[in-house]
Amino acid sequence: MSAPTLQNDVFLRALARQPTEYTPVWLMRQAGRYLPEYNATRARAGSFLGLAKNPDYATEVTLQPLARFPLDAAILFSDILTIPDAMGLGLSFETGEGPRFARPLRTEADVAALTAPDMNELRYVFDAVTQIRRELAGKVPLIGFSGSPWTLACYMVEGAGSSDYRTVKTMMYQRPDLMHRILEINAEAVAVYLNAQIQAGAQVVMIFDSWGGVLADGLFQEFSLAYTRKALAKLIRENDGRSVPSVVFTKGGGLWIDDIADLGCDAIGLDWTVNLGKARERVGDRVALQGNLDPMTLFGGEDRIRSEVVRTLDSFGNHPGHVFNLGHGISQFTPPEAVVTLVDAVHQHSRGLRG
Ligand SMILES: Cc1c2[nH]c(c1CCC(=O)O)Cc1[nH]c(c(CCC(=O)O)c1C)Cc1[nH]c(c(CCC(=O)O)c1C)Cc1[nH]c(c(C)c1CCC(=O)O)C2
Repeated sequence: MSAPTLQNDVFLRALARQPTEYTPVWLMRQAGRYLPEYNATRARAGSFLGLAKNPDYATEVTLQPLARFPLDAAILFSDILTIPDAMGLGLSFETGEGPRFARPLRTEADVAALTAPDMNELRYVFDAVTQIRRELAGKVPLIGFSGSPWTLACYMVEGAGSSDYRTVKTMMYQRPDLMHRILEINAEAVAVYLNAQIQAGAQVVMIFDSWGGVLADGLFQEFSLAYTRKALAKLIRENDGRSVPSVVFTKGGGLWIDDIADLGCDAIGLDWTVNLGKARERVGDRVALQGNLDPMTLFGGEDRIRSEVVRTLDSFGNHPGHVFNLGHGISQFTPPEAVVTLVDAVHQHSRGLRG
């Protein structure tokens, strides 16, 4: 089956650092609890995992934000923790508590027993990608994603979110050999997983290194960056006659953008602590930049949202290679009207900049 023509390729052209008539925009966690229709589908599915593991529901919620807002990309509805779940760690989400693993990796024996996941266990993800592509019918490109090897390891060792990363850092400092083994397996799993998403129809892939920024300089390069590089090196670069760009988002990674730009990715996702203009000067034309409005700006009211969008766009300047996004996921308490304002302001002001 040949895919329908892409009607809006502004996002792909911005990632390729080609000129665009306006700055494309999508939002991390654009499908989620701030949308009443998401909460309604989630209630029908019974739970977050019930939603994510059912391709019909995953397709429905992926498309929900696109029905409301003129976004320039869709992102697969899933979670980064599908990989460790498929490795047998036993993922659950307690209401209001975030993710939890029944069998975290704590001992040498746990780590020795760890193996790459069987991709058949993740078929629901690839089925969702194929179904979303079909229902998008070329409206906008679809982003597939994975956690970074390090960020996945944080959850696999901690067994849940953490405020200080004490358990995972204890293993890293005391038994770096165990940590390297986990990361090696994760890097391979991330590559195979993303390649299967690409083959199922993902047109862009993004790696979320959400907890890279908790590492010390030097250890970030050794325990996070090196394994993201290994995963990226194994990715399929072209599918269906088009190149498949990759985006690496390291929360708190602003001080390492030179290292990240040399990874071999096409774009870097930035949080709101970074000045986009200065970042662009540092990376030159090695990569595009994606970001980086503080998600809490969306609580500032219409005028403030517009002025912060203008400030962000102006800081990047009128150059190719910017994809507008938040600096992290949208808050579940965000009023949807704030997103209407945001998307309109990005499109309107960036068109003006081109003129
Ligand atoms: C660290 C991380 C996770 N998941 C993810 C990351 C990396 C990005 C980041 O740094 O935020 C990635 C993710 N999770 C989800 C998406 C969907 C795609 C999108 O719209 O961007 C993506 C890209 C859905 C989700 N993943 C989750 C939800 C909320 C679940 C619900 O409906 O109850 C959604 C919409 C659950 C989840 N999943 C995770 C946590 C910590 C939680 C609980 C968060 C919370 O309670 O706010 C792990």
